Amino acid sequence: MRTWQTIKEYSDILFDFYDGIGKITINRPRYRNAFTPTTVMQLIDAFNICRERGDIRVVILTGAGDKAFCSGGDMHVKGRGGYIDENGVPRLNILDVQKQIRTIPKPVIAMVNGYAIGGGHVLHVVCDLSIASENAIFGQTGPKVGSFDAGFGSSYLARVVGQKKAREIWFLCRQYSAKEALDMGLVNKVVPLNELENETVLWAKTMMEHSPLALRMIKAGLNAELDGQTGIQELAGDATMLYYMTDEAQEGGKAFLEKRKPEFNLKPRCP
Ligand SMILES: CC(C)(COP(=O)(O)OP(=O)(O)OC[C@H]1O[C@@H](n2cnc3c(N)ncnc32)[C@H](O)[C@@H]1OP(=O)(O)O)[C@@H](O)C(=O)NCCC(=O)NCCSC(=O)c1cc(O)c2ccccc2c1O
Repeated sequence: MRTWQTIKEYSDILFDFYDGIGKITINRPRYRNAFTPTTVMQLIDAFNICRERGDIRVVILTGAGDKAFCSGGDMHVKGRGGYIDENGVPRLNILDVQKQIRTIPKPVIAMVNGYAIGGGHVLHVVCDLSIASENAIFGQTGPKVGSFDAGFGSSYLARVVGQKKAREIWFLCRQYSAKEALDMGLVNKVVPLNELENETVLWAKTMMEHSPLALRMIKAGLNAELDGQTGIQELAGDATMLYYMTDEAQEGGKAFLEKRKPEFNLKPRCP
């Protein structure tokens, strides 16, 4: 049994730390962990903290209770133009969380402890890895309830399960068991519910034994292949970060400040 320490308190999510892992839990079990714009604002804040904190090496995203990971947008606040926030503004700000999950330079594991439905299903899809409990159920509902996610929720899903299966998932709005999800490559592993956190932490710990920079570059490279200019920007930004760590890059800035010609003929130079 591990003791999680609270990083920050919110109304709609829990945010905890244990041994290099940041755990973000959507905490609205009464509504199968559906998210409102407020929930999403809090998720954005927590993911920002995960990005900034060097002692957080892996992020786990999950839902409270034993029934749902997340059931998507809260239908009670669905209005014209989006989900209505406390000031009456319609928002689809979960799209920002999807981008955060893809661009945070650390592995994000979806710990799927029940229903992953609608926008909640998309959340697990965009995570780097998904570990599911045996009671987990997966599916999209959009065309049944007046919604759709034609972004990562469709295109990246198709990269994961293939075009035919992605179209089946969206067009028919069926629900799939954890076993079916495993068989179609939608999740990485299925375990009994009471083993879910142990297994997820084990995967996190295994990754934490490996080079963080190597994992960061792999994630950026895998994203870049799919994300067009935005993905290339992420990968290129990482390349710049590494370049700034070299004597060659340091010499450029130093020479400018010292008002002299830079000496770029430095060793070693790889073929
Ligand atoms: C998730 C379920 C399959 C669970 O079924 P179950 O039988 O276990 O439980 P109940 O149906 O009885 O639910 C218990 C309780 O929770 C309430 N609830 C469940 N889900 C939601 C929800 N999403 N919003 C609000 N409330 C919810 C339910 O009403 C019950 O309350 P009672 O008062 O009756 O006790 C099943 O609940 C289910 O199918 N839920 C709906 C799933 C759904 O359609 N979600 C929305 C999809 S659209 C979406 O998520 C979405 C959001 C975005 O922000 C987008 C942004 C940009 C593009 C696309 C977006 C998008 O598609």
